[in-house]
Amino acid sequence: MSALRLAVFDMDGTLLDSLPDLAECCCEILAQCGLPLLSDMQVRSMVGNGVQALVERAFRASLDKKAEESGRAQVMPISTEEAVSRFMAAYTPRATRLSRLFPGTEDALRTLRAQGWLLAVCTNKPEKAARRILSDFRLEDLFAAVGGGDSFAARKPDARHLLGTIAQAGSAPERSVMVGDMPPDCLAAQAASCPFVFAGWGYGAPELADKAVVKAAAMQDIPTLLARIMPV
Ligand SMILES: O=C(O)COP(=O)(O)O
Ligand SMILES: [Mg+2]
Repeated sequence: MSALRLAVFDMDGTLLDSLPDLAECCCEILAQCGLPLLSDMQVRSMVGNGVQALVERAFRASLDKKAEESGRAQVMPISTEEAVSRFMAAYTPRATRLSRLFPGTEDALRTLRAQGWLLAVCTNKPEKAARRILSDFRLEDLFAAVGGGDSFAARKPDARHLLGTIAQAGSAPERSVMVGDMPPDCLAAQAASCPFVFAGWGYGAPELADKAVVKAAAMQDIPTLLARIMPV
């Protein structure tokens, strides 16, 4: 018998509109260092490659802003390691304070389960933070696997992250579909030979739709689209 169909979801920008909490925590760390703050819109395109990339991009943008204002070159005031650790200390306990599931998410997930799909999360966010978020929204029981950015030897765009998540969920790549909003999601799906569905409501550039088997306009459309891509 072939494996059950598996719908794998990215988290930030796909299941969860996490930008307000991510941006607030970035600003908190920048403020501690006396650096200019960034708007949610500036932080938006920095999300998707994991915490370290987010923190590095936020500091780079803020340091550039200060250099422009002061006319003097600026250097990183703390180590990247320290910045990441401060970010996680601020973010983990309050990751769902302002963040919300995108409209229709819970219904779409329950519909997929009722139609026999297994569900998994494959996020570059640390696994502990991802699990805490799912539990805060009472969604954890719906997922057969949660693959975080620190769960495997590599993370998206590396296929091993997605393949490890699929194996943990008890499915197979040829029975799996990846839904995500950013290039690392698309690249991991391609490398794992899984169809990629572009979450058009997320933080990614619209052109990413060209690399997807389909662009979904809203979470409500996901059950129908996935059934079309992978009939029973
Ligand atoms: O970049 C992150 O930390 C998480 O992003 P993702 O959930 O979109 O993979
Ligand atoms: Mg994302």
